[in-house]
Amino acid sequence: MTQTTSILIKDPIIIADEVHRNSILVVDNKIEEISSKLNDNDAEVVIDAHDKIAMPGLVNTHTHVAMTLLRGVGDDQALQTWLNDYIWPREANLTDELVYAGSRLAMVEMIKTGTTMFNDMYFYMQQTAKAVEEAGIRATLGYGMIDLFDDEKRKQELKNAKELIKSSHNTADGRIKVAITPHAPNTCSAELIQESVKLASDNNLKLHIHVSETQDEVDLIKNEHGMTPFKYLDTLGALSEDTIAAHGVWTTPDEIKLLSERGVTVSHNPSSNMKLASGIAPVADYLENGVNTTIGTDGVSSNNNLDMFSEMKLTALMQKVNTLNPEVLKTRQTFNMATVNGAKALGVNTGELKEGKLADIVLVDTNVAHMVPLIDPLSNIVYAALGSDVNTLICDGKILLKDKQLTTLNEQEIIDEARSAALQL
Ligand SMILES: CSC[C@H]1O[C@@H](n2cnc3c(O)ncnc32)[C@H](O)[C@@H]1O
Ligand SMILES: [Zn+2]
Repeated sequence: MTQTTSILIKDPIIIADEVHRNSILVVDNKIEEISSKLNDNDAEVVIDAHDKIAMPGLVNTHTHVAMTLLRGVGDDQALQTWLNDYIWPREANLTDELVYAGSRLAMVEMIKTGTTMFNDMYFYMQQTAKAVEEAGIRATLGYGMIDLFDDEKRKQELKNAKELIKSSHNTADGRIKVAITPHAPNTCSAELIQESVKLASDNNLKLHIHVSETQDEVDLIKNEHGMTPFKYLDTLGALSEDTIAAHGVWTTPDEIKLLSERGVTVSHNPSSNMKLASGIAPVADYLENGVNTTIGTDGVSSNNNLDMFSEMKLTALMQKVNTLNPEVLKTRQTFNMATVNGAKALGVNTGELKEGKLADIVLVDTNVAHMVPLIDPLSNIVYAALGSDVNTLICDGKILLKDKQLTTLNEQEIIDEARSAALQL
């Protein structure tokens, strides 16, 4: 890893509260200064960024990164068939080695497309933690618990979650946090969810769960418990400022008010919701009601990539066409969903280019046809940019991508290993 302690990013267009041209000084892992008075002598490394846009690193608030190995598996299916017939039978064959290979492939893809932090739930998570530590990015990682209402299974799942806390919480210089991650209200018993809530609160951790993803899930919970999924989770004490609910597609107006009152974050996953034909989440209503709303890619086999630039654009377009109102999801709101709202959800002091924030910074090329002209740089970032326009990425003050070359990872070796791991799976 590059051992630089100070970096001057010279003259980029900066996407902050205002869009302005200035220089950024990074010292250790923080943004020390943003000003026009900085010069080359102020830092050990100087990056000429006059033809770049500097923006905060993107925050992917719901994914399963090792599912990169399942790219292309189970296209054209609804969620439950996709899980039962395509995904779960393959996941039964996962091993430490396979999860490590899939996670490493995801690190390459995320760094090269501008993601500096992600929120994950999956299996063999110590392997994902190892990949994150080596890559240099940030992550909140949870062992994905499913008990299918079985007592013995519940105890084993909680034991695995506790082991992950011990092995990985606050590791990698604080870049890795652990979260408690029961899979969903229709695959986890009430006891498992309640014990998850307690485990999260005892250890001051986030709680990350799939909720209200499909109409089938809502019907099932209503039949079983006589209420909708978020109301049901509220009776279990699972809704708080530390909760990140993935999907929230079929949320009722009453539930939206409840989420706002409880301070819950919703992670919206537009590609996955469209690909699995789950539905359209009421994102415009979430924002209107002050719900902290963020963006995720979900796993690669329901997306089929980890490019947060395309998720941003899809988020905005989907809401505009759904409401037949072009004024919903203003460009700035969509951008905030993919950056500062995600940082807030995960409780990390990043997501904005401001002095004192952690130095998670992405430099995007502007000297490419689809970024010209640059009338409104923020608009180009949300609607025109592609993940492949990311030129440089800094996370925690370290340069992980420089002129599109990874500095911490051997890209070709990782691709080759992932290819053979996918064949085994
Ligand atoms: C318990 S670890 C995570 C578990 O979730 C599966 N999964 C991936 N995407 C989704 C989704 O959109 N809804 C529900 N479950 C999903 C993943 O394959 C793992 O089994
Ligand atoms: Zn998911």
